[in-house]
Amino acid sequence: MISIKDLTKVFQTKDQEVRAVDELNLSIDKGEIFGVIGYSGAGKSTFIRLLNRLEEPTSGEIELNNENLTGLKKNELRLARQEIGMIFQHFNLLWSRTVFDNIAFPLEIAGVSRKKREERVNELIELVGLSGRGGSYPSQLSGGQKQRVGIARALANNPKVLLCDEATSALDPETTDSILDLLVGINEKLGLTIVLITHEMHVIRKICHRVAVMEQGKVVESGDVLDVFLHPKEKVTKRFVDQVMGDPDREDSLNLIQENYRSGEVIQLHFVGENTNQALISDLSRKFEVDVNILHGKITQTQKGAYGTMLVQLVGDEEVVNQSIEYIRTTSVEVEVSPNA
Ligand SMILES: Nc1ncnc2c1ncn2[C@@H]1O[C@H](COP(=O)(O)OP(=O)(O)OP(=O)(O)O)[C@@H](O)[C@H]1O
Repeated sequence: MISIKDLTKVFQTKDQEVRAVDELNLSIDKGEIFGVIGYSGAGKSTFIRLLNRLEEPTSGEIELNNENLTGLKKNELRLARQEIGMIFQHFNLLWSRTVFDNIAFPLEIAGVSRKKREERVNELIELVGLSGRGGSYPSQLSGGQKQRVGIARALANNPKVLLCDEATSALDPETTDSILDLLVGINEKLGLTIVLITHEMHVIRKICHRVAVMEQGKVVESGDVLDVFLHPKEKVTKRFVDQVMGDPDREDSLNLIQENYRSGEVIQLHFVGENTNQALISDLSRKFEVDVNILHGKITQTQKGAYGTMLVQLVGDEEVVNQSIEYIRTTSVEVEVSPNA
């Protein structure tokens, strides 16, 4: 649906040239929630602003539904932009307009009649959970409510794609979750493609189907969210996965375990899907003469299912313990013997 080829943006400042986005290639499917994560300065904001040409690319191409956005002239671009809604970290609402009039604004620009506008705005107010607040001004709303107005406004012209520029970064964790739930609901209900940028792996974990990791203007790693959680390749990706999966108690637990559980073998299991792990553990004790002691574990939910790690002690005859480890290697659960803290 969105195909990005060799997209490059070079900023020329007085004393240097900054390649904010550097020959970036990506393809984003219809109906998916695609996350781009990176640290400050990685080029995320520039990238997302290039997608609707708020920023002009230096070179490269962006195709939306086989239409080359980079080749469009100003008047053609105005129409194409109606296919692309955008929400912002600081909401960018018009402070002198009510909720209703903020949402109506893009419809006014598109020349929609007053009656149709009213119908559409009321529908959107309900969709984003702001019934009864149409007459309020932005200053009378909480951050989460302001972002709901932003979302309603972005959806007014029925876009095919919603771009989210750090849309929850200014919100507290609970409000963040409620806005992320709203985005998932909209994605499912309207089949809307969502592209978001963030520096928080929690956001990726909670709602994205696929993720790309950006560093120095380039995509250094990308894939299904679960795969990236399970097999992060790049150092930067591992640091992001640790934001969610990092376990401050793990080192202490592992040291204690290694001191206190000297018999048998301590192993770490990495698994996808909550039941996979339970099934494996009962399978092991049925098939082999080993005791399986669960010592420490962490499980997290992603949009594509659960992912977890668990420290387990296998006690029994050395040969049987080794056989059971070999058995685990034949399953979908990954095993690490004598894991490091
Ligand atoms: N208008 C501009 N002029 C010059 N350099 C710019 C401009 N906009 C961005 N840059 C530079 O491009 C690089 C990428 O910036 P960008 O804002 O896209 O990164 P980011 O990943 O979104 O980071 P942040 O989350 O901090 O905004 C940075 O080095 C930044 O200084």
